[in-house]
Amino acid sequence: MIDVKDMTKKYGKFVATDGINLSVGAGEVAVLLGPNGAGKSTLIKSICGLLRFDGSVTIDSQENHSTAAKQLLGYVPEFPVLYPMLTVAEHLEFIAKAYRLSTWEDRGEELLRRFELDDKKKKLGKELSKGMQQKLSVCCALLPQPKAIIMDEPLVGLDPHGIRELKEVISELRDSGCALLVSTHMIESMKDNWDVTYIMVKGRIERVCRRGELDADQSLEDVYFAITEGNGREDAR
Ligand SMILES: Nc1ncnc2c1ncn2[C@@H]1O[C@H](COP(=O)(O)OP(=O)(O)OP(=O)(O)O)[C@@H](O)[C@H]1O
Repeated sequence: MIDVKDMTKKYGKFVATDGINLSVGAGEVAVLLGPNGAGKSTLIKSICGLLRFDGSVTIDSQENHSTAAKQLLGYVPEFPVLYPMLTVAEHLEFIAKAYRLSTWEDRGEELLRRFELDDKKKKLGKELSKGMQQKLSVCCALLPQPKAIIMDEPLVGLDPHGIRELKEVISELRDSGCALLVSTHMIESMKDNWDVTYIMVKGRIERVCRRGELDADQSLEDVYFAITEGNGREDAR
């Protein structure tokens, strides 16, 4: 569903992503890990069509800059981008109009309820707390029922209810056949919810790890630290 081939993104002479290959299938959760500055957000913004790059990205075989691809893709950015003078309810209405959704009200209501924003419908974007902004950003991304969703650090700033709800939503989306790519530093919080993990270091994918490849007593954290710091109990592969 999400296919990245040989993606290189340079900022001037600095190579931020270097020949990245990555794919996320329908009904799969891919986790993207890596230290600060590894290139995760650059990769994500490139996939979402926000940056120019060398290589190719397709969403369900559609070139990522095409309208068809954009209709299929939901994006939760690292920092919520809201309209300060639109209310919570108006944000959903705006998304519904942009995506030409015909029936969305019940779904919108349900999303707001799940993320405890149903009593904040009249609050303006600029009046929301950081966590509320993050929750609304998630609701906006999910409203069009995208086939592929990319989330950049979606758990940051969420309260425990929001974290639990988002983890459940991720699991439900996977069960419904959605492809999800989730970047996070909170490895523990994704431990029940991943199929494949890409570990990025200095612009390259240093390790692709499928859940079934881990030993019974081995955690994703072990693999992460082995790759990023050369310790933990991961055999050199
Ligand atoms: N607009 C930009 N211009 C120049 N360099 C940039 C720009 N954006 C990012 N970089 C550089 O590219 C590298 C990758 O940054 P990126 O934000 O993709 O990392 P990240 O893995 O998402 O980091 P973090 O975990 O801290 O969010 C860093 O060295 C960063 O300084």
